[in-house]
Amino acid sequence: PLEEYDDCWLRYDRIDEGDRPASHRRYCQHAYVSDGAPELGAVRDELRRGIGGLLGREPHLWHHPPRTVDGFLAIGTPDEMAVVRDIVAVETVESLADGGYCMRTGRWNGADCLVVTAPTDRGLVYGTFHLLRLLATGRPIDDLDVIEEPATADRLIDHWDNPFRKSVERGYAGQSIFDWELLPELRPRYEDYARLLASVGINGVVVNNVNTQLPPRESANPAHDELEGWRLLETRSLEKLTSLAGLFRRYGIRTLLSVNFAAPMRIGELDTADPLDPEVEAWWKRKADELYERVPDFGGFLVKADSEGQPGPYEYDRDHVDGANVLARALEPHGGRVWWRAFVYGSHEDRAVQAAETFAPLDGEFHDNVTVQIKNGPIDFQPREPVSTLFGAMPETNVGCELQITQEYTGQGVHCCYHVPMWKEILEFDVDGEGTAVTDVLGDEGEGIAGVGAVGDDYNWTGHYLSQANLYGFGRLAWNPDLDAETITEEWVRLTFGTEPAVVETVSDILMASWEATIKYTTGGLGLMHMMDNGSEFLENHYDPSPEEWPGYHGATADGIGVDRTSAGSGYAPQFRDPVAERYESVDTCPEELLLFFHHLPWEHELEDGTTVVQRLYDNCFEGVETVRELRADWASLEGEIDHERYRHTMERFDEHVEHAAIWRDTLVSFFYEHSGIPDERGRVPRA
Ligand SMILES: CO[C@H]1[C@H](O)[C@@H](O)[C@H](O)O[C@@H]1C(=O)O
Repeated sequence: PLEEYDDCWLRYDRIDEGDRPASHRRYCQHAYVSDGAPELGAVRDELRRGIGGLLGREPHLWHHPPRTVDGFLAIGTPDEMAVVRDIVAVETVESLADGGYCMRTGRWNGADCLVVTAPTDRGLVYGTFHLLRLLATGRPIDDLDVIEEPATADRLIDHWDNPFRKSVERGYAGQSIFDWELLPELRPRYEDYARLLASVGINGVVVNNVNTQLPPRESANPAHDELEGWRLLETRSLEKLTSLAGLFRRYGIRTLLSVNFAAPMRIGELDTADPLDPEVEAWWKRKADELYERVPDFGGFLVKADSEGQPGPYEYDRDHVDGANVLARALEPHGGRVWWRAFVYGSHEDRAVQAAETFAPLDGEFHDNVTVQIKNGPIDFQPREPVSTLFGAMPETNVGCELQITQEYTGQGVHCCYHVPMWKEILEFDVDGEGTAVTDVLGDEGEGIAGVGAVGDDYNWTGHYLSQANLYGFGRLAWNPDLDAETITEEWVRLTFGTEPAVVETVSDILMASWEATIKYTTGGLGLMHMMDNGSEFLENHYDPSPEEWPGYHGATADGIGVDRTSAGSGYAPQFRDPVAERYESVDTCPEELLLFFHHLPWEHELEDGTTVVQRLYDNCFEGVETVRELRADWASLEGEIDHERYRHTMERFDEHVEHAAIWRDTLVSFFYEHSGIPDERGRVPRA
């Protein structure tokens, strides 16, 4: 049976004639679109779907500029279309970065013409989605003069999907959308997924989990199915990959693979994967040649090596440079890139300091087609973390920022938690105190932002309808980190729930308040983190509270709480450059929201406003749950304003959210009380 699923923000619901600018019909009922490249087929299809839906009549598609109409769209590159060259200067277009595009209105042969042009076909896809976004949000298009370029070269989605197993590590929305048994046969859902990604400027997708084999710890547990991601490099899997890559190509998206560092042994039957062994080098070269023969625009490899049990160069006393560079040399002739993850820990008492201690000394030694992929923070996608010191420590290396779209630590698709404000805080962080933002560090060729994906084959793709906003927001921010969170939020709400002002305002406010609330009831705020359950089922953990499990992360003792990460402690603060390091080093200048990440303080240490540390932790936990109650009430006020299915589904999630947030609050405040022995000034703790 045909699979059914939600349209997310590409709904193109009809807008009544009276509710939209006249310019929409004047410009968009006729469209002259160049053809040839696969991307242009996608452009035509999207115009039919979008304009057909919004205006109630598909555009008349022309192969020549129409001469008997009042207005028309012209979509193509300057070299293909005279009308484009007449309205936009060729140099303007050719100076744009890959993916960039220009939209401009003008007159042509007595008619109104809206040109969408770009130096590459990929840009035409993005320009078309931008135009449809304007139509769908009811914006006028008569005086358009837009030039858009992506701020980062690579904007990737990393799937933690396990091929053949169909499970998704840290996925909370059903099984993987990718059916590797069925491939090369394509499911319609793949195309709609590619449309969603392209509509927010995503230009790369890693289709499989970085855990390409089960870590030894889990493989010992018979309950765990072996992970088979490593098999995707096998020749028999390449036909499947070729088919998927062909589909994504239509939307300007390059396909990448997570690879197993021991592939030369697992697939190649070599008896070593030593990166300095010439046979291993030759094997990777042959494998790359074979891949590019089938997928000429293959993006490259993502590698998790010597991390959480995945194989790597350490086994041969080699370092990350040796490991990454052998793959890089194999991909280089084909224009491929290695995304080498810096998520390596386990040999330092304080996990936070390890990444910089391991990778900073290797700065400048990686080949140009290697990008060191760095998680935003030093721990692991916690609701709030300081930014990783690595962003300021590898000036001679291409770096990428890894963010988590899926809500592993922020409520796993049951809680409403909008990550965009978190990502803004990370991307705007000043790494050297001289105004160099994280985004500035990511600006060159071969650099970019990767988001750990959140989609699954649930009807709504993301488990929680409001979690769709995280995928949308990730793409928009990766494209333009200067966009403010409010603009992205309102855009998404208008596209997803319509332009009714009360709906736009209420849903936007709910999203924008959710992250701070999550920080408060899952951590108490003040920079504490990582107090989640790790004990239960491998893929279900990290949902419930379990602070006792992590003394090294919160440092709770009878006299106080927090971890000394100053130069007197584990030394994370001095990994930053001054004046950033100095700011974190001192209790007086360390930002309150990260105080207990850098300092171990007495429970009765007085904060700036005179409140003690323990009282602030109690207050935050209670405030967090109170906020969630208000968000639920706000959602309830939308009954009848939003279609019943999404209203009901989200309401049920809010019921669960309030309940579970209270469990977090009660567990944490009891934990703080047990350690401090100090009751809440408002009589709420100890709990009756
Ligand atoms: C893919 O493994 C994940 C693991 O599920 C997760 O708990 C943690 O976030 O980090 C790992 C990583 O980022 O590699």
